[in-house]
Amino acid sequence: MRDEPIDPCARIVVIGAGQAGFTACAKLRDLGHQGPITLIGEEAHPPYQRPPLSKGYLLGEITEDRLYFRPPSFYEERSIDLRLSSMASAIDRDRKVVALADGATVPYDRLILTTGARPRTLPAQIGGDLDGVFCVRNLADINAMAEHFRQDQRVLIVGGGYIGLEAAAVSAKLGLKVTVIEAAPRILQRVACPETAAYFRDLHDRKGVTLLEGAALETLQGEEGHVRSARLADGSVIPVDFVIAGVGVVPNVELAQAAGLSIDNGIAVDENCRTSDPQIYAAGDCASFPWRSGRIRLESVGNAIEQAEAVAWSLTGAPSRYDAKPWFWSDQYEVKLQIAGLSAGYDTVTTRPGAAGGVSYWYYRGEELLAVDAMNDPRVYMVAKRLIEAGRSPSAVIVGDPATDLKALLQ
Ligand SMILES: NC(=O)c1ccc[n+]([C@@H]2O[C@H](COP(=O)([O-])OP(=O)(O)OC[C@H]3O[C@@H](n4cnc5c(N)ncnc54)[C@H](O)[C@@H]3O)[C@@H](O)[C@H]2O)c1
Repeated sequence: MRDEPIDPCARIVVIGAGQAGFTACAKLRDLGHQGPITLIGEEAHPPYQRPPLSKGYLLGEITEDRLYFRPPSFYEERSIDLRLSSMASAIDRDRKVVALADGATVPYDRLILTTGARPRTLPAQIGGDLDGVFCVRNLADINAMAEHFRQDQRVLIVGGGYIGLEAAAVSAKLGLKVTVIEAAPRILQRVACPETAAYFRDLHDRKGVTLLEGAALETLQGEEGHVRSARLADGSVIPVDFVIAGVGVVPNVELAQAAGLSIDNGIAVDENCRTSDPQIYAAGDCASFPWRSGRIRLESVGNAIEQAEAVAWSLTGAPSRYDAKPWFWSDQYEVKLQIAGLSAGYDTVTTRPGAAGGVSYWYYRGEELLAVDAMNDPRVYMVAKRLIEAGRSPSAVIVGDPATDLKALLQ
């Protein structure tokens, strides 16, 4: 299915200046769109990469300006009207106008929603609003917690997903005393198999992190408004200097919802990334799209880039069907985890030992290869990604045999 190309002079407004918003604007110009493009972002910084925030930036290895996708001059050169510190407060679909919180309005011919997601917070009733309780999402979050990253400070990390584990790795590397609590029976339960969880449990254990699974946080207790300890459901009390919550994210759908667009675990879009209003598109963490027989919302850089590019192609009239090819990564200590595909619905996992200490776990549903987690094994990741994208499923026996030349399976 193809969209009709829009008038090359049409006014395009993009709400949300994260990875997806930036990519959509840059790609539209690359594809020759000549009309005005306005990018509205609530933060004061030009659009920047988030993955290094909880790694290189927190470690002090990269400065803020190195996080920017492009320097501020890029937007001027490309005639992208970048409105920073600017909040969209409403969408008037009849008049095709976006209202900003400062009272200004921005008219559009096509609107792109790249509003992203926000961290779930710990409830105030259990002390989530105490000073010294942080989350990991934007530059301000990291800047606020940076002063606590000193040798021997005691950090409690709530949540054993990738955010929590990456924060634990940086904290341990900087010499903090780290405890991770995960409410579910094991870490990474939502996103990975027990084998991958065991791999990272061992890794963190060797680095001196205390990892408590099946550990429910009852309350955070403070003194003079600053968090001092955490009480768990089993009655144990952990003294802390600060807390990082990595307990998932929620999509920012409120603007779309108030404008009457369809919402279904995110802003619902079709295979061309159009919302229920054909003049409005959505991409990235905020958007749920058709996937197999249902619908899915992906929280990843890869999805943000590829979906935003699909929107730009759609708007300029090129083939535009968004065909998601999920991929993810996580860096913890000296381990690079690369993930191809989506493991949801798997029933078996096959282990493939790799060279130089690498290993990969292959997820199958019946005979169908769904996903692969590759630790320090980039070659296996590349082959697995191509196999999955091509819809090919070599047998578990073949991939589990370290003597199998995986590349030959691509022919
Ligand atoms: N490298 C990557 O690909 C990468 C890195 C970071 C984040 N992300 C993505 O960003 C999003 C947010 O990451 P995340 O790790 O916050 O989310 P997540 O949902 O993947 O993990 C949150 C974890 O917190 C646990 N949890 C929830 N409430 C808790 C509580 N009260 N006490 C203890 N544990 C609790 C959950 O059981 C879950 O394991 C995810 O989609 C994640 O996959 C990806």
